[in-house]
Amino acid sequence: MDKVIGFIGTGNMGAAIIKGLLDTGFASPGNIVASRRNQLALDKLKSESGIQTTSNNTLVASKADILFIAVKPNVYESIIEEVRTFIKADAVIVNIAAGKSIHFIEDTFQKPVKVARAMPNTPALVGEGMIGICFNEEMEKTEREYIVELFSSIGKVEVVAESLLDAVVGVSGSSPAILYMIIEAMADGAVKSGMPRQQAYTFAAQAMLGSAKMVLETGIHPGELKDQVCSPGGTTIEAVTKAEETGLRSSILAAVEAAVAKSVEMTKES
Ligand SMILES: NC(=O)C1=CN([C@@H]2O[C@H](COP(=O)(O)OP(=O)(O)OC[C@H]3O[C@@H](n4cnc5c(N)ncnc54)[C@H](O)[C@@H]3O)[C@@H](O)[C@H]2O)C=CC1
Ligand SMILES: O=C(O)[C@@H]1CCC=N1
Repeated sequence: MDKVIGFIGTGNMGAAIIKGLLDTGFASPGNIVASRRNQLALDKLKSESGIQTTSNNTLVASKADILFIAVKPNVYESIIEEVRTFIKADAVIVNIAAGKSIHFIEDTFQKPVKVARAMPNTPALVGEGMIGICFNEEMEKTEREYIVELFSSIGKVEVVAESLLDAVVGVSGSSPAILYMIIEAMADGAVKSGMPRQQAYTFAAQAMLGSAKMVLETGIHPGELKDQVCSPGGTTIEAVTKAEETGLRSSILAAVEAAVAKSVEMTKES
């Protein structure tokens, strides 16, 4: 029998994972049950996706073999307290929150639970997520494999030590926001040169997509790929010079570091 995948919270991230799971065929609508606070949003999700929806979190918890807790970190504790006595004995809890450790989840459930801690990102919506994941000792090998398979249907998955999850927050969890800012800025540059805005987004986003694929598929060092674009005395070296002068690399490095630092701080506070 197919596993029931439950979601408490279907906001940006929960909805992206649900859509990814359905689009890729990993799960069928009948195998997904989800709750959230906003009834109108819940009705819309049900009519668009065909999944089962309810405003009752404990109902989701009691049905789920795999239970995603996809609410903001500040409501994690109260959600766990609400559902802790309702979960199935062998349920796998999937924690996707920034700054919530496996230890925090185990402690809040007040009993042994199977925990997968994952850090996904919103490109999961289009099957291009990047997911860092780790597990607690309670998780059997086959259960770990199932969770990796589940996330693989919505992106690329790497199993990492829990100590690396703060770095994952910075490099792939939060970084799409920075990448969208870069796409916006690149498009602004093209608009300034007369290109219509929508067309500029297409050119900028496809350039980013293609460059990312070059790194992933050729295995060539990013520095060498950059050098291949720079003709001597040409246009690109002018762009590279300006980017260096205006601190592009240090700005992005600092932005990633700031997200990592916030994740560390949130983990300490929980
Ligand atoms: N947005 C992102 O790019 C990423 C978010 N995350 C993590 O995912 C989690 C969710 O983030 P978002 O989806 O961005 O937040 P969001 O605010 O878009 O969604 C939160 C969801 O929780 C629901 N909710 C709130 N209180 C509830 C309650 N008492 N009972 C049932 N549902 C309730 C809301 O109705 C909403 O559907 C966070 O813990 C965040 O750290 C992880 C990776 C990336
Ligand atoms: O901003 C946040 O806290 C979440 C975690 C990673 C991406 N969004």
